[in-house]
Amino acid sequence: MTAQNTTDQKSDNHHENDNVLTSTQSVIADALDKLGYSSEVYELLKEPIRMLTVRIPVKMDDGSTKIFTGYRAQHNDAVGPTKGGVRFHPNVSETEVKALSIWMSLKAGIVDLPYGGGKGGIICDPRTMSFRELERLSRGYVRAISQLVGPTKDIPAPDVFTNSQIMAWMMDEYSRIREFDSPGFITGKPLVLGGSHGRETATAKGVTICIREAAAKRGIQLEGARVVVQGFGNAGSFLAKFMHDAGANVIAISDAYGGLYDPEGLDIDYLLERRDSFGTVTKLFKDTITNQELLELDCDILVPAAIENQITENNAHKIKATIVVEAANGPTTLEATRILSERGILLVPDVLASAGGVTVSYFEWVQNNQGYYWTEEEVEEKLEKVMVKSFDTVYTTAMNRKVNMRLAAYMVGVRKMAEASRFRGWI
Ligand SMILES: NC(=O)C1=CN([C@@H]2O[C@H](COP(=O)(O)OP(=O)(O)OC[C@H]3O[C@@H](n4cnc5c(N)ncnc54)[C@H](O)[C@@H]3O)[C@@H](O)[C@H]2O)C=CC1
Ligand SMILES: O=C(O)CCC(=O)C(=O)O
Repeated sequence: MTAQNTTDQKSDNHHENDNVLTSTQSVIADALDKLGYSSEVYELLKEPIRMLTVRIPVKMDDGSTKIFTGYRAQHNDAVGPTKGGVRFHPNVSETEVKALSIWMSLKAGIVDLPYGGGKGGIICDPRTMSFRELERLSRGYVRAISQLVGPTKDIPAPDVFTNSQIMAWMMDEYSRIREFDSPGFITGKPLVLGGSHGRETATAKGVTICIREAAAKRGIQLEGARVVVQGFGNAGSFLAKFMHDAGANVIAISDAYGGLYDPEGLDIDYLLERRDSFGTVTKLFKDTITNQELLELDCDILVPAAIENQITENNAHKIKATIVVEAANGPTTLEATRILSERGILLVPDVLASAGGVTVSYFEWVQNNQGYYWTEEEVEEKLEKVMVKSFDTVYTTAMNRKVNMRLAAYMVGVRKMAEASRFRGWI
């Protein structure tokens, strides 16, 4: 790739990331307006209250030292400590992390957790790094942000290209710095280190519940429904499995390198066995389709479960699904949301559909705080109740206020932090 191409690609990414922040800000403004809040509330909530940029030196296996850039955004802590995942990805940017932290606040509001939103990220490509380099990077990040985070301040968790092993290293580093064992510093840990049953599958479980509820509203039977899933990592792969187990026909899945399509249905168990820890599986096959082709396939239910800005004004007219359920954060732009809505496609937004992950992260933190652990059945039962109630609240708001589900979800999600900020006398 030429230097010019690299620059173009970077500026495209920045442009898209600007979009995720500005479009989120515009929906927040609409939601606050509909709820009758003043412009001061918007001024407070449009950006994170705290944003930390860190430079992390890491000794690489070849003896060189590489300096990585990382971020931690804390959107609003009026309700309680901030909470949200850490992303390791080449396209991470300050703007993206800010938008992701705002979405975390909205999720916490929708599922009614005692948190505000936070999010972190490091610009890196973990797929090209060794196990030991990743450990050094994870520990370096915690050292760099340790003053700002902690079990009662800001609680990280997994996101794109981070997992329970990375959470374990981060927790260990934090325990060393603070000189006490603090499992509640981070969630998404391995079970033996205070993780919760059901956290690994929680995001997909939450999405599954939203699909079930949305399908019922549209009179779609899950048995035999044609499902397309973009992304085969934590969110996408378990979702494909749960849909398959529910009798749906998962006709296509994808990862960063392409998609697999079979109108008769894919062998999801086989694909689950073969995917790597970064959710890559399509490299094993010759006959693949592109991610763009996958999104436009004829299907009943489409689940973007990878990254931002996948359904845009360029392809929204070509989406053939009846229901789109966003497992990923920010996969549909604002203009595309409008187009899908006008076309009568039911879109269940990210801040509702993907909130199962942070819900079980909250359960993990509660279990760490009380030192008493729940069974998988207990966790699933609690998650089911939270997701069904949240879906119903957002859907009813959308119907009563005659708005699309994204705006309805923002109206539900923003209220708690606005009220908490008001009671504290901040606005
Ligand atoms: N892990 C969690 O608990 C939660 C994740 N999410 C969101 O779900 C989405 C996926 O996250 P995870 O499954 O955790 O990540 P992951 O790292 O486990 O998997 C990411 C998947 O996306 C694919 N991917 C990456 N870049 C892509 C591209 N340019 N085009 C197509 N596919 C691409 C990867 O190949 C992989 O299959 C993200 O938007 C994340 O923020 C949301 C809530 C919670
Ligand atoms: O589990 C958590 O605390 C955060 C999950 C997350 O980052 C997300 O919902 O985007």
